[in-house]
Amino acid sequence: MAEGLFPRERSAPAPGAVHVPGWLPFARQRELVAACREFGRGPLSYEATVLPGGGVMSVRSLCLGRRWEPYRYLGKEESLVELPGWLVDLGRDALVEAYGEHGEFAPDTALVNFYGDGARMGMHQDREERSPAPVVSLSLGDTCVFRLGNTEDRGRPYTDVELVSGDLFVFGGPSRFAYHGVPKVYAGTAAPGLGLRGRLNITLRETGL
Ligand SMILES: O=C(O)CCC(=O)C(=O)O
Ligand SMILES: [Fe+2]
Repeated sequence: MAEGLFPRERSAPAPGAVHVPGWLPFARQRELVAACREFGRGPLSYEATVLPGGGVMSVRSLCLGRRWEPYRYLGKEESLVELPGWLVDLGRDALVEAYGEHGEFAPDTALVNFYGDGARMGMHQDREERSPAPVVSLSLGDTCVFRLGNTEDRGRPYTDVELVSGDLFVFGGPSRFAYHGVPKVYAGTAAPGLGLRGRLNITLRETGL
């Protein structure tokens, strides 16, 4: 298929996983980029997470609402910034788009990841949450390869999906605890008018804690 000639189709790469290309209009993407920039001006900042083994993640992240550190959520009282209501609403709209209903989705945390030059994310499960609610993922900026794996281990079978700015990806149901990661970001692919160099990803989650 000639890339870019045909519209990218909505797909369900695994049971419970839905990819909606171009879900966010460009103006909304710009607003989200601006909001993510504001989130990082304090009291939060985008920081590389240090893993218990001493490794440092190449992605820089911040948490709105409940804060996550490897591998647990901190208490409610340690949240530095409230998860904005408009982001909760956007998460619900995302689930209505993906599944036809939001099922009373009540996210209490958003992890915002910034992928600068060379950043990527290894295969992992999002498993510190105690709620079975789906994870809603929004992508902004550079295109990446998102790898959706199986629930057993980091290896095959997996499906690679290109996530472009404005794409929605939801993983719930049987895919909720699937391993996933971002092996590649295509530097410099963000639209010039977006106001972002690099890639931002927002995941909304319900911790159930
Ligand atoms: O950047 C992405 O698309 C995925 C991020 C992710 O898996 C996470 O934050 O747990
Ligand atoms: Fe994840």
